[in-house]
Amino acid sequence: MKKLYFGTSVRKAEAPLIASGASALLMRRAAWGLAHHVLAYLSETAHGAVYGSRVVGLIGKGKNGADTLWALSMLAERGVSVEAIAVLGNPEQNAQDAVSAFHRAGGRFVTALGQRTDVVIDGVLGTGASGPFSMSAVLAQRGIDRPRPETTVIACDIPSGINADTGQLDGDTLTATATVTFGATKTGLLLSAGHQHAGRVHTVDIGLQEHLSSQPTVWCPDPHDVTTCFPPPRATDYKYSRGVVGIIAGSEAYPGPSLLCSRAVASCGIGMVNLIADPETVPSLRPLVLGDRPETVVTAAPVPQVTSLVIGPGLDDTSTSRQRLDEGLDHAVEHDLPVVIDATGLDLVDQGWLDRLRLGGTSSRTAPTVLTPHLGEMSRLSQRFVGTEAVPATIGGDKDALAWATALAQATGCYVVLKSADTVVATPSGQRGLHPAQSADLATAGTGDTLAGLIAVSLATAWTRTNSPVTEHQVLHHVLAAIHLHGAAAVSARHAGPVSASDLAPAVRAVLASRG
Ligand SMILES: NC(=O)C1=CN([C@@H]2O[C@H](COP(=O)(O)OP(=O)(O)OC[C@H]3O[C@@H](n4cnc5c(N)ncnc54)[C@H](O)[C@@H]3O)[C@@H](O)[C@H]2O)[C@@H](O)CC1
Ligand SMILES: Nc1ncnc2c1ncn2[C@@H]1O[C@H](COP(=O)(O)OP(=O)(O)O)[C@@H](O)[C@H]1O
Repeated sequence: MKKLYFGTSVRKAEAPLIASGASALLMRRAAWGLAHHVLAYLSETAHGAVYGSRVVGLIGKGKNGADTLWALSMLAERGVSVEAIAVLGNPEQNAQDAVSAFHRAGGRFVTALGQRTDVVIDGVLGTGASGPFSMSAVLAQRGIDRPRPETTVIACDIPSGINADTGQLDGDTLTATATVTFGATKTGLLLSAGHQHAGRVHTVDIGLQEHLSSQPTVWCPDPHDVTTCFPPPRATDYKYSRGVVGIIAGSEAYPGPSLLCSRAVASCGIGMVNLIADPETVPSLRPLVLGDRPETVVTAAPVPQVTSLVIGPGLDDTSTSRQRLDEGLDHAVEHDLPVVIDATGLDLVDQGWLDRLRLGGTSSRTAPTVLTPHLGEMSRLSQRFVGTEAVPATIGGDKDALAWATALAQATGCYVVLKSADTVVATPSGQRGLHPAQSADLATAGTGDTLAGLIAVSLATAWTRTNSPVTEHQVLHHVLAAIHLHGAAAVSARHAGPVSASDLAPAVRAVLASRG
């Protein structure tokens, strides 16, 4: 997993260095990192001709603008023709050293972008941005055209106006081809509008590591985590040592999720899939799932070897569904097993259950309970268990997703996976993870049922393979790996055309096959 830091954490880490007079050094390192990446993009975009290419910086009134001016000076030394446009404030007043260096290097301030610009550097606002910001309005006020769509835009540290903690943007900004960020990768570059506008993110080390170590981290999965958390079988494995996932999903009203969830679990190479569906009360599930996967073990109650459970996809609001949920949760609590609660299960679970399910709750539970709400379910859960107002359930809404998930995780003592285009995870003690959107193809019915199954498999693997107690951080790791696998499966399935939830299970196999 990669470590991400909030923008405010990076600023806190810089503070003692600035106080000790190292500000100029940090700025030079940042500027050199920016110049280095601009040169690399110029070699690609300006037909390999760095000498004589043209780079224009949009300069704001803070250190972000100063970084950009220093970077332009360094580019000028490499034969790049550099110009700057003061779009906010007066850099002569706020960044005299940088302006002098820029002039010495042959740079000049101009008032228009000009006809041929190879790269535009967005140095208007960095981590100091707060409140509303409109790049269109700021440019229009000075009669400056927006860069043409084909122009390479490189953001200095973060696209202007983006909140470096939350990724939120109150207004509009330029969409960068790439962002060169300093000191650490900021959460705001991988969340919400920040993720949509940052382009490719390059992180430049400016010597903050030691100072960052005391700051809170947000973890982000990468492909290697899938390899670790979804390992191939060991030579000595047998079916029960690989894990058994119990599934309580589907109903007479919505039978499909039992199949989607079973397929997802089976596609990971688990030891056994146990669909818990009494033929007396939910007669259609058994033939549906066995017709598709005859190896599924369908029973009225969980088999004793169950290692983790997924409860909720496709349940309806009948007493049968409630009873199935109660029996499944009872089993999870009694045997201290990981349980993933999804979809209707989230609406059926009540405070009494949470008291038993929370880590260290009335049942002295040690195994994780993972709640996997989408935004609408999250809004309802927050009203019931955190006491917040109803929140508009829109993707890209103005809610701080990490803070929202953290509040619910702390109130419930459960792990929370808040699903939208980006997915964020919070643990009961406040550890956090985020997975930036990989593929909008997941925005289709039934993909959440698949994800719930993948998380249950990942937790079953942690439970069967780890001899010592599984830590909260390991649970976070396994949950994030499952989310990454889900996104990678959507990307893989896309190669064959538009994706439906049924396409994900074969794609999960393809992704795992490609990882060896
Ligand atoms: N602190 C340091 O030593 C270092 C800082 N670095 C650079 O410094 C940047 C942060 O610099 P600053 O703290 O000066 O902040 P910014 O350069 O982001 O700008 C802050 C200025 O913009 C104004 N402003 C904020 N939000 C606005 C809005 N919505 N509309 C209009 N004006 C707005 C503020 O009033 C302030 O004057 C980083 O992003 C990075 O580029 C790097 O050089 C690394 C070292
Ligand atoms: N635009 C998007 N980009 C990437 N992932 C998305 C997008 N929209 C939805 N998703 C993902 O698709 C899944 C949808 O889950 P959910 O809403 O529970 O679906 P369902 O209940 O129909 O199974 C989640 O994992 C979510 O993160």
